[in-house]
Amino acid sequence: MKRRFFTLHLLQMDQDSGKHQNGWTHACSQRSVEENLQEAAIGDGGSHLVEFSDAMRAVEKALRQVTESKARAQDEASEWKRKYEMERLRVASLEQERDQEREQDPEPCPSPPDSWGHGEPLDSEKADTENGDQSPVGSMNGWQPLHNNSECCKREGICSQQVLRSHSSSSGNISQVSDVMQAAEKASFRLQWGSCMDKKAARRHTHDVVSFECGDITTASRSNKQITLAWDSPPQSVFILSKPHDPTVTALCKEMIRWLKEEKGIGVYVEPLVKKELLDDSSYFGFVQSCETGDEVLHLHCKVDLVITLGGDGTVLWAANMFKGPVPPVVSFSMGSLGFMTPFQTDHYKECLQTLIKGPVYITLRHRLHCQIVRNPDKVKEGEDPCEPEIHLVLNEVSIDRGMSSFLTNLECYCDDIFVTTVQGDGLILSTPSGSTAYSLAAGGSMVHPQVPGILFTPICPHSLSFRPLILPEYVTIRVQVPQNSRGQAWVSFDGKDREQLSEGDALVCHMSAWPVPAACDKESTTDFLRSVREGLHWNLRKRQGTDGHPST
Ligand SMILES: NC(=O)c1ccc[n+]([C@@H]2O[C@H](COP(=O)([O-])OP(=O)(O)OC[C@H]3O[C@@H](n4cnc5c(N)ncnc54)[C@H](O)[C@@H]3O)[C@@H](O)[C@H]2O)c1
Ligand SMILES: Nc1ncnc2c1ncn2[C@@H]1O[C@H](COP(=O)(O)OP(=O)(O)OP(=O)(O)O)[C@@H](O)[C@H]1O
Repeated sequence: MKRRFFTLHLLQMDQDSGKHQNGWTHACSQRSVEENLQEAAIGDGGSHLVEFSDAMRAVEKALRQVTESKARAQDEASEWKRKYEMERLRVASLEQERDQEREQDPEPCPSPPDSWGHGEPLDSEKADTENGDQSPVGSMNGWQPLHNNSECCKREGICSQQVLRSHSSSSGNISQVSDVMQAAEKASFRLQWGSCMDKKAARRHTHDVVSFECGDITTASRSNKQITLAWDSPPQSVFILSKPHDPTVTALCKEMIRWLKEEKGIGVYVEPLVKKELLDDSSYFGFVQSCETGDEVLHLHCKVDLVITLGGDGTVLWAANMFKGPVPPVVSFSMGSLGFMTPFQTDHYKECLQTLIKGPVYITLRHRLHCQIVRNPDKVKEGEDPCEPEIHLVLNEVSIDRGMSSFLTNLECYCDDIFVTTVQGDGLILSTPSGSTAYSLAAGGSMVHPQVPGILFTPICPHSLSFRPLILPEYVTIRVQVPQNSRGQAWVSFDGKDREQLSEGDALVCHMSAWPVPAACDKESTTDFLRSVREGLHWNLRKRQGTDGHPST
């Protein structure tokens, strides 16, 4: 039998425009027209010929309209495809030009300031800035990859310069010159997909997600596989975050700072209060730097190569919350009670840090949710923006609950503007896979491996027998709205902190952020996750049955 070949067009449709619904609408209209035809043929006998011919004319007109709009949709699709191809060619030729320039220029890559990504912004970036487009999804919040993945440094994977490329924002709160100076001190690294040992596998996973060869669909990678981080140049500075008011943590922090400085020659940043504590203790710590102003915190990712956390999961959340954009690799030492996200043990911290500084190391890209509160447009003053300026990037979850109110919360939920359901209960948790073992788990949600791309939709004590938790794909935008006629108010909290009230008509909008937390693994992502599940949560611990006649163990 002759094989049939086919083409699938994958188009990135604008979710807001609803263009992706065209195909469905046409299919429905065509189906209803066919059904009308059948009904007309069966229902009408010979006595209503005039009515029947009118109906046929209407049907014919509807069919024509369907055909026309189908053609329009096909045109639109080809136009998108053409634009995509043109853009791809344009980027490829730009890359080629840059490669030629690099070949002519004997400077090794990276060479500050340009190869650190702080040179002239790309044309598209200029346009974004001029248009005032600060969207982290569309324009990546002013951050753009510098190179094509496979081309950068002529190696596979993603290198840090792709992640750390900034340009002066239109709000003017980023100083381009100081960025260049700071970034020039930073160590460069690469992320590779696949095992450190298996170079072929690493290369395979950098290719397209889906390929269509001879009509056969194959997937190269369905989610992020093992990711390794390899330093191109050794790390120069670390930022140590420690759980406050804990003498054991403070003691280890001091010891670690000394070791990093004296044995490794690595610079150290701490939070202002910790610096004060250190200086109160000894003037030796005068070399330790801290980020005093909001602007310094904003630029921290440009200065530090590694983030070290000393505490429990709360300290990891605290650290993640400090980075509102790219996050440097995070190394978490367990000094808390549970330590789900803290795989490293403090008793051999020197060996751990030595291995990490040398690399390569496995990392888990822990995705974060980008959350924003949108106030009821009817209640904001004319000319004011209903979107609150503060963006929250949560590593665990955003939860909306009934606070002190004794009424059930009523929350209307939409996924990409499609109505999902109304939550009636204590509230709702929108969790990342990393947060699936925290609050969401306590509310009955499933545990999800942190590398699985998705958003967990977990109700809190729903007053319904059938409201099971959902897991939605990572690309959706979720809107949770307090209805206008809600009896009570709702409270939203971000990783268990920063509680804010939502009144009638207010909404919370979230989607996956472009800035994950790259968390260093002790062994590798899956081993670490399963160990935490077993040892941290005692998952499925049960006394084993004995064989017949023998006692159980
Ligand atoms: N009913 C609940 O289980 C419940 C209620 C409120 C908040 N929380 C969680 O607490 C988090 C805030 O943590 P905190 O340390 O600042 O507050 P906290 O000091 O109250 O600690 C909460 C506990 O949750 C654990 N935890 C945090 N993140 C986790 C994760 N990703 N996987 C497994 N366990 C995790 C911590 O180890 C800690 O034992 C929130 O993000 C939320 O997930 C849970
Ligand atoms: N650097 C910091 N500054 C201020 N608060 C912090 C800092 N690090 C952690 N915290 C807060 O301190 C609290 C306790 O921290 P953490 O969760 O790390 O310790 P723990 O409760 O002993 O451990 P676990 O979470 O494993 O039970 C958390 O609420 C966290 O937000």
